[in-house]
Amino acid sequence: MTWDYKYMYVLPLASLLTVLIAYSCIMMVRYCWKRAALKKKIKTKKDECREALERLAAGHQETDGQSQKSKILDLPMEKLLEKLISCEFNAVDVLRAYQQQALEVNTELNCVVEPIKEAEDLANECDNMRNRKDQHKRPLHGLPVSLKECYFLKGYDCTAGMSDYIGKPSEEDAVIVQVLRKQGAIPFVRTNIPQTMMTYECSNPIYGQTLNPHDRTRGPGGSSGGEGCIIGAKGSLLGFGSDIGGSIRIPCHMCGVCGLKPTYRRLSVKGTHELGQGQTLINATVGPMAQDVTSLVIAMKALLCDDMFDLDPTVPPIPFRTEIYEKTHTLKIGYYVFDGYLEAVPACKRAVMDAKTILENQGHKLIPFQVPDVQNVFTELYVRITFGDNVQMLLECLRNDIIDPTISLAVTNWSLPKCVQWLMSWVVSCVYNDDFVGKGIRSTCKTQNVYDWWKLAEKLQEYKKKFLSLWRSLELDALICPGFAFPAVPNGEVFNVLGGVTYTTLYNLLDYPAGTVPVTKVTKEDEAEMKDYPTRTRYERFIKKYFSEGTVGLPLGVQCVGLPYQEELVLRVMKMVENGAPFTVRTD
Ligand SMILES: CCCCCCCCCCCCCCCCCCCCCC(=O)NCCO
Repeated sequence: MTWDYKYMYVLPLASLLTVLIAYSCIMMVRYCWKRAALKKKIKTKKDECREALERLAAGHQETDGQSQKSKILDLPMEKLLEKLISCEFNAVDVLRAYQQQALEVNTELNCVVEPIKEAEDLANECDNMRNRKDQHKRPLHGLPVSLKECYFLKGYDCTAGMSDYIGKPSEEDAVIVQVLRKQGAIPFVRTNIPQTMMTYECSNPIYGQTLNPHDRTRGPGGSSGGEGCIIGAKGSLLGFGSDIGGSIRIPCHMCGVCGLKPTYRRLSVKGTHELGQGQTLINATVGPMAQDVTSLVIAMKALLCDDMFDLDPTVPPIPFRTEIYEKTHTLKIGYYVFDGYLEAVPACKRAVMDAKTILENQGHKLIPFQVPDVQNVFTELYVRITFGDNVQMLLECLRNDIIDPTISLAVTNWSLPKCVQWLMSWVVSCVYNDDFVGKGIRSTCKTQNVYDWWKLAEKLQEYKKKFLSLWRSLELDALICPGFAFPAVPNGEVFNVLGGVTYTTLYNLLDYPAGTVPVTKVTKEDEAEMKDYPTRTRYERFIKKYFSEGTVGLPLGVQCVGLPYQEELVLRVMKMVENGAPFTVRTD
């Protein structure tokens, strides 16, 4: 037999092919195995949370029949606190009433992630204090409060909707939680968030999707969507969220509740889960959310205390300045209904005009205000800074995760090579007839080095200066503007209307305190006016589609804004708007 030279390559080629096939098979098996393990991990976590909720519900069936429940639930927070402090109500009864209510609303709305099991012990401790009468020194004595899942709580996982953080319980409570407890509050439930918390659709693969309490086909907003939902559904009187782009204010606007995003560091941010804490030009803040403005004031007064200043010395020791909140002098307030990028829908514009009338009727002077350069500021500063690591950190956290459909398009885009993203961005700009997403994509791949970063920091300072001198030249005390560009968005559709965020991100970028207060609801007339809403860009077309019908009755808020560290003044303006507003959650 003779060797045929034409076969001399066959053996090595066959071997190479076999190795490649074997390698692919191993990788495939590894991937499937990892995926199955991940699904199991998520399922186990889900089951644990569900079982904890079921145990709580079962416990309530055994101890049911408390007569005071409706009396408790009918009281606004201020009145309930009076009764708790005077011992007319037991902390345990109040806790049980709110646990039951939270469980009840949760069955339909999926706003609660898990109950906090230490709540019962804390309530008992409160009731045992009775004889010592110490409760008078504790402004939140016996008050159940809800917490966004991103707050560290000793012994509990803090995932921000990402499975990588399952099974890594926090070692310590967030400073806010420690102070709340010292002031007598009882954290009783943890609430839902979007995966990564960098969007306002409240959905993630671990805890699922939260619905809007006013319309189950729509979302509550986010990222503090679970908080907005539970407070809007009256399952909690006071809760705490976080905000780097609108995450407190958007759900407040969409769920008809009040919330305050303070100046960065007015409240301690120590002990909250944030992506990219090394990014220090635009910072996430934490803040209270509640059914009325008075509750926000009570919460701020309670938190701005020596305990907070001791536990976190980076918080400026400025207690709540009641004198500013209670002042009655006439204010000069700027207003706008359009920020210069995306037209707010007629209902949201009317909400601002209603608030303007309310304030004018109370003797204040309202003057028009024009936001300088908003779209450029959003793409060239906000996106470039908050995604300044070219989205690396976010992708790293999601590397081994199941991606929620609400953010999958963005994540897929960000996972592509930068040059492809760059090309895509131009295509997207043309297809959308809008530079928002295109420029947004380019902005997430632009920052290359420290020089770029310093330039960005400089530009941010320049914009802050420009905005402040405009404010000063008009001699403004405060500003009012749309709570958002539109009301609650149909489930699963937030990505199509992402552009609305310029209304809220501006005040994170400027680091001005801003609060949202409900003013009115969408009317038939507002909806009819949608016929004239522009349809030039893709966002505008989606907005017209989502808000031309099925929106009547949805809540609408306005944002009230002040200069840095003027939270008390912002709350005063919010309170004045609330006083004159035809719609508040409680009286509705
Ligand atoms: C074919 C389409 C490809 C799509 C590619 C998507 C790229 C996305 C463009 C970039 C835009 C960036 C948008 C940023 C939106 C910010 C939203 C802020 C929501 C609230 C966040 C918040 O406050 N979180 C609280 C954290 O504590």
